[in-house]
Parts: sequence; structure tokens; C-alpha cells
Amino acid sequence: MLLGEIEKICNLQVSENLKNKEVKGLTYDSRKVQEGFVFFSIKGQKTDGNLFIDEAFSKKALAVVSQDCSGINNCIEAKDTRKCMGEIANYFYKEPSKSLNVVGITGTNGKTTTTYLLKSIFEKSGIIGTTGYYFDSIAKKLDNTTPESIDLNEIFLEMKPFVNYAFMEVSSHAITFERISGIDFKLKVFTNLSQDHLDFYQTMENYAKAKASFFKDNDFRVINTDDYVGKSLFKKGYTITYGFQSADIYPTHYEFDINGLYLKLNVFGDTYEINSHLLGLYNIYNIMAAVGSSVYFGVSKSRIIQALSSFKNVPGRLEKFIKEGRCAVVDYAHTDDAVKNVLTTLRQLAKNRLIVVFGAGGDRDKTKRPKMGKAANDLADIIIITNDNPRTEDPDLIISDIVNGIYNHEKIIIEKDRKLAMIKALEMSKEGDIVAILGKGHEDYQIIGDKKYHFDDREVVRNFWNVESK
Ligand SMILES: CC(=O)N[C@H]1[C@@H](OP(=O)(O)OP(=O)(O)OC[C@H]2O[C@@H](n3ccc(=O)[nH]c3=O)[C@H](O)[C@@H]2O)O[C@H](CO)[C@@H](O)[C@@H]1O[C@H](C)C(=O)N[C@@H](C)C(=O)N[C@H](CCC(=O)O)C(=O)O
Ligand SMILES: Nc1ncnc2c1ncn2[C@@H]1O[C@H](COP(=O)(O)OP(=O)(O)OP(=O)(O)O)[C@@H](O)[C@H]1O
Ligand SMILES: N[C@H](CCC[C@H](N)C(=O)O)C(=O)O
Ligand SMILES: [Mg+2]
Repeated sequence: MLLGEIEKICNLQVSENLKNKEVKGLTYDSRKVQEGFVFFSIKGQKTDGNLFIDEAFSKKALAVVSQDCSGINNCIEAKDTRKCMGEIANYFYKEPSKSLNVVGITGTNGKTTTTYLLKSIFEKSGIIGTTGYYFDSIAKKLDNTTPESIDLNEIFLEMKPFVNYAFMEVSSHAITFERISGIDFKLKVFTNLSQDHLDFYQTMENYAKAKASFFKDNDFRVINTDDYVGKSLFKKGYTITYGFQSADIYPTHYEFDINGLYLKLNVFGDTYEINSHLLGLYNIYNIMAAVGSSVYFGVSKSRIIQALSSFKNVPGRLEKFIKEGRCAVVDYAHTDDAVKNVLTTLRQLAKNRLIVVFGAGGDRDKTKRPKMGKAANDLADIIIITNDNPRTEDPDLIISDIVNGIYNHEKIIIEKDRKLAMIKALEMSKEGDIVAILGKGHEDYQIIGDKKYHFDDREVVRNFWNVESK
């Protein structure tokens, strides 16, 4: 690609001396600049890309794209660097998302689970999300649930020879920060909206608006119409709906126990009988989202039923360990709605006590903490509060935010060391008890201050009880 070509993509003005220069690569990180690269300077939450322009040119960057070019040579000024970066990346990498069927899944909870369910249904497919990206025999970790546009395009390019479908999680931050600019989505899915990220969005209205802005006029969509935001996304002729009330896909019968869900779904008048290994009533929603998306692409009923019935589990989502009649469950619930849903499910399954171990992430929405505490108060018998990823916050203050939502103080035990807290819960558990370990799910690290340490909830249970998850 010649640099001059970007003029037609997002109306940037490129000076004559740069127009015929060959672009060798794109990056938004000065540390990754190589000779002939275009460096996109982004004004971020922590720092400003403009501070690294000298570094980029010292590494022989061809040009910089920035929102503020004053006094900088070889700088191309953009109104919105991130938006342009996505459009340019899409062009530079030759529109890899267009040749795949990319399905974008947004909503507060259920995104990761839905992508895994879809991957099990579609043979040549890949996923991109919280647990990394996977296709064929490749499995790689990611820093964010939804990566920046350049990284996304590179992932699509890498996947292209192996897959026909890519199921990706679209976080609200990805929408707000234009990480998905230039990506061609064949289908969009909306799971639900409940509280999270109010540190960033301030109000639920802003958060809902960000999520809803993912859906443009002519996008085909699969939506949960039991959710008020989902309902508002309905567009005649472009929508498949699911929910417990009047929808294209709805359950006519369900039962569940510690081994999973038995489900009869009405799918456009046809009955789908599914025996799922997934626990939890809310997983009926995730299953319906996956069924709706599969039906949209014309997958056969038998294939959908067979795949969903043999699908085992999503890493770190209601992953269970059983030892002498006691059960421990590791789950990624890190919002009050998720904590409520998971504990409601486990309450119904526990023959004896429900013991919960959890904390809350630092440098994230503070107002969800007392609500998470209240959900635990209402549903668990014993509440062990511990550290999640405290990041740069004082762990004692995070814990006291959670305690503020708990009125039965006699239920509370505080143990900041997550491993000790978990062991305490496992040690005190008796036959028929369930120990719910929430918040970190598949994570294999703990962030304390600016440091990332190895930590894996599942590993702690596995080693302490000497059992594998079921
Ligand atoms: C608030 C937020 O979303 N931040 C993301 C954002 O950082 P930022 O734009 O603030 O970047 P910054 O650190 O201020 O740096 C500004 C620019 O300078 C550049 N830089 C910086 C240093 C240097 O030496 N050279 C250089 O060029 C950086 O590459 C960047 O382009 O861009 C970074 C690069 O893509 C992201 O990794 C980072 O995610 C941080 C780690 C994060 O915690 N994000 C969370 C809130 C998030 O996005 N979460 C959602 C999931 C939410 C959910 O589903 O619940 C997600 O999609 O992951
Ligand atoms: N449909 C659902 N409705 C409500 N809660 C759910 C639903 N699906 C999953 N959960 C709960 O939310 C947690 C996270 O689920 P999942 O990882 O599938 O969601 P996500 O949307 O990908 O989350 P994240 O925003 O962190 O990427 C689960 O561990 C479970 O506790
Ligand atoms: N995607 C979520 C993950 C939260 C996981 C929890 N363990 C935490 O660190 O808060 C977020 O960025 O808010
Ligand atoms: Mg996720």
C-alpha cells in the first residue's frame, strides 16, 4: 500500500513527499515501530501517543497519524485516530473480516460462553475474546477481551486459511474506543445488560448507549428480548429474538441438576431437545443465543442439537470439582448480576451450605461492590471475602466496599490472601456443601499493584483436593 492511498479511506491529507512511499506496517505502539511503519498516536487513559513520536521516527517510521500534528513533521492529522486506524488496517490487510463470517457478540454477561457454544457448532471456526483466540490447533492469550483494530485484522488474517466463521466478543470499551472500526460483521448478538464499568461510563444510560451503538440500521441481529436494551434493538426483517417471553426462540420445558440442563426449545415452531452439560438457568439464554445465530446461518437442527449436547464446559465458567460429596465451583462472576445468577443456581443445587469466596477487581467500577456483597448476603451461608485483582487500589478499601452491602455480619470471614481464603473454604466444607469461588474464572494471574503474579483458582482447588474438574 502506498501512503497516499489512505486519503481515499478516511479523508486524510497526505503531503506530496509522502504519497508515493510504501507502507510496510501499522502500529499504535512506538515500541513496535519498524522501518516504513505508520505510527498511530493515540491519546489514551494513561499516556499520550504523541510523547512517543520521536521514538517512532528514530526507528524510521514513515509517518505518524495523530489528532494533534502541531509542529510535527511527516504527521497526518486525523479527527479520530482510532476510527481511522481501523479503516486503514482493514484496507492494508485486504479486508480479512469480509472474507470470514464474523459474528460480534456484545452484552454484559454471557459473551465468552456464547462464543464457545458457537465454536462447538461450527466446524471451521475460531473465537476471539476474554480467554484469548482459538482456531484449528492455535491458542493464544490476549491482553484485552476485544483487541485493537490492527491486532484484530492480524488475527483474522492468521485465521483466514483455517476458518469460515469467527465468533468474537465485543466489549463496551471496544465500541467506545473504536477497536472494531472497519470490521465487517455478518451478524451481531446482544446477550443482556446489567451493571458493570460505571467507573468509566458513570451511568447505566451511557453504558447502555455504548452497547446499543454497536447495532447499525441494516445489521442482522440475534437479541435477547427479555432484556430492555435487547428489546429496543428489535428491527423488523433483521432480527431473530430469544427469551422466555414471546420470542422466535423460547424454552417450553427445562430441568436442571448438578450434572446439567435438560431443555426443550421452541425454535420457530420446531422443537429442539437439548441435554446440556452446562449448569445454571442463565445458560439457557446463552444456548438460545447460540441456537439463534446457528439458525441464521442455516445450520441443521441435528448438528445444533448434537454439538450443544456434547459440549462440555467453558474454562472457568461454573467449572466444578467434586471431592467426597463436597463440590467446589470456579466461576468468572464479577458483576452483581452474575454473582446473583450463579449463587441462585448453586443455592438450588446445594444439599447443604453454600460457601462463597470472592473479592472485586481494583481500578474498576466501585459501585458494583456492595451490590455483589448483598447478592452474597442474600444467597450464601458463609461469605469469605478476599482479594480479586486489587491492581493499584488498597485491598482493605475494596473489601470494605463489599462489606458495606452485607447486613448479616456474622456470615463474613475476611482473608485477603486468596489462596488461604480458598483453602479455608475447602477445609470447612462438609458433605452436601458447595463452595463457590467467584471472580477470576479462567485467569491464571493476580494483579497486585502494577505486578502480575501467577495465580489460578482452578489450580488451587486441583492441588488441594487432588481432583480434576468434571
Ligand atoms: C481503558 C482502556 O481500555 N485502556 C486500553 C487502551 O489503553 P489506552 O488507550 O488508555 O493507552 P495508554 O496506556 O494511555 O497509551 C496511549 C497510547 O500510547 C502508546 N504507547 C504507550 C507507551 C509507549 O512506550 N509507547 C506507546 O506508543 C500506547 O500503545 C497507546 O496507543 O488501549 C490499550 C491497548 O489496546 C489497552 O490494552 C488498554 O486496556 C487496559 C489494559 C484495560 O484495562 N482495559 C479494560 C478496561 C478493557 O478494555 N476491558 C474490556 C473488557 C471489559 C468487559 O468485557 O468486561 C476489554 O475489551 O478488554
Ligand atoms: N446469560 C447470562 N446472564 C447472566 N449472567 C451470566 C450469563 N452468562 C454467564 N453469566 C455469568 O457471567 C459470568 C461471565 O460469563 P461470560 O464469561 O460468558 O461473560 P462475558 O460477557 O464474556 O464476560 P466479560 O465481560 O468479562 O468478558 C459467568 O461466569 C456467569 O457467572
Ligand atoms: N473484563 C472484566 C474482567 C473482570 C475480572 C475481574 N477478575 C477483575 O479483575 O475485575 C473487566 O475488565 O472489568
Ligand atoms: Mg468475556
